[in-house]
Amino acid sequence: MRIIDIREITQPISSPIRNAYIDFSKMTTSLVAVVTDVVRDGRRVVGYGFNSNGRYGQGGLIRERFRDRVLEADPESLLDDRGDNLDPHKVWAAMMRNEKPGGHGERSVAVGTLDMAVWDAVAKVAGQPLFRLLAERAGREADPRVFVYAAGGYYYPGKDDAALRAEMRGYLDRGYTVVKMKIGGAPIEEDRRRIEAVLDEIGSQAQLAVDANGRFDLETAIAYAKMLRDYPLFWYEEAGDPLDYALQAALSEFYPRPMATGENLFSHQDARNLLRYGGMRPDRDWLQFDCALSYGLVEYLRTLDVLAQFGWSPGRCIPHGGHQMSLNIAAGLGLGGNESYPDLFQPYGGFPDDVRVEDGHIVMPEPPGIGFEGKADLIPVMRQLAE
Ligand SMILES: O=C([O-])CC(=O)C(=O)O
Ligand SMILES: [Mg+2]
Repeated sequence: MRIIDIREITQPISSPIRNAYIDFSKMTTSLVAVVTDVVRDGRRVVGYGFNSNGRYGQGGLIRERFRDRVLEADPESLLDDRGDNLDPHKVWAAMMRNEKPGGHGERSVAVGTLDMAVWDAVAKVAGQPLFRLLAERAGREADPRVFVYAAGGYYYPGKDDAALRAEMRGYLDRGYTVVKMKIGGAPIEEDRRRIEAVLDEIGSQAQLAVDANGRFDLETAIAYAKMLRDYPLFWYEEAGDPLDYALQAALSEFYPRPMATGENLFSHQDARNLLRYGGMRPDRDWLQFDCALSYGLVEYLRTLDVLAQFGWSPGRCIPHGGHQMSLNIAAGLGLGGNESYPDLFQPYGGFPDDVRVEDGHIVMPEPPGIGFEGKADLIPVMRQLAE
């Protein structure tokens, strides 16, 4: 078998929302298709992928470097030992030929997007849902039931506490037991008021996580920690700059409850530095590395190895991004769950149409691949690129 084409198109996923750092009015994503010469069930096998929100589409890098390296590689050199399927690790190595280490920039997003499509193709060629293929290769039992939480609570023009409460009520009505809102985009007393409004709305039905999107300097992060510790929060996320490990470490002296970070760390080396220097606590904190932003699952497997070396369980990982790729990794490799954005970033995020959230969990469906074919608003968009 061989890859006969790789296509990319940059699509808008814009919305009027704002977090503490950016607005999403010009947000885009790269949609990619890895076209193979394999036919399964009367249809050509095409793997699809896209990048997570928060980083923009990667058309330039994909078209100028990464696509051609794969297409120019000897097709045999990209196959697994049996020669009947792609080896994602070999495709990854082909993409990363002639790239120096460090300085990850956003090439990790370009590679992560293509890597998603490669794994989708590999699982389709194997005729398995990706999570089962991953579990089998890791010699472990898959658990199709995955914890998911509802992310939202953004700032947007004209949004008052009543609208915020109604949004959170909507998530509870759809079966979620943990909801997340943004902080750090308003003065601290206004954020306290917003938090109290949401806590009042959700009562004992759910827990609340808050996300500062890396906005705070040490002093502000500590001021917020002192305010937030008055409340039984699920987590306090990304208080300071993602690469400021000393800030994260200092914060643990002021905030005994769970914290979360990692969505803007793009390599296993950066993840290792977080565990070395960030003072993260393996008994309560959460790691949010998102493979679609950080060189894909091939790299995420290295990150999981780093976690193991540092005594962290994969169960402490709840990736950022709300995409089905991480759902498969969670179900296949025992992560603690996955983010979801029930009302945002459609049609890319979310679940196949027949999947419901019940008691804060979903059950993975069983079609081969990542599961994009089960989403009626997504698969036609993907098939426009290639089928
Ligand atoms: O607002 C964003 O950039 C998304 C984000 O941080 C999250 O989902 O945790
Ligand atoms: Mg976040």
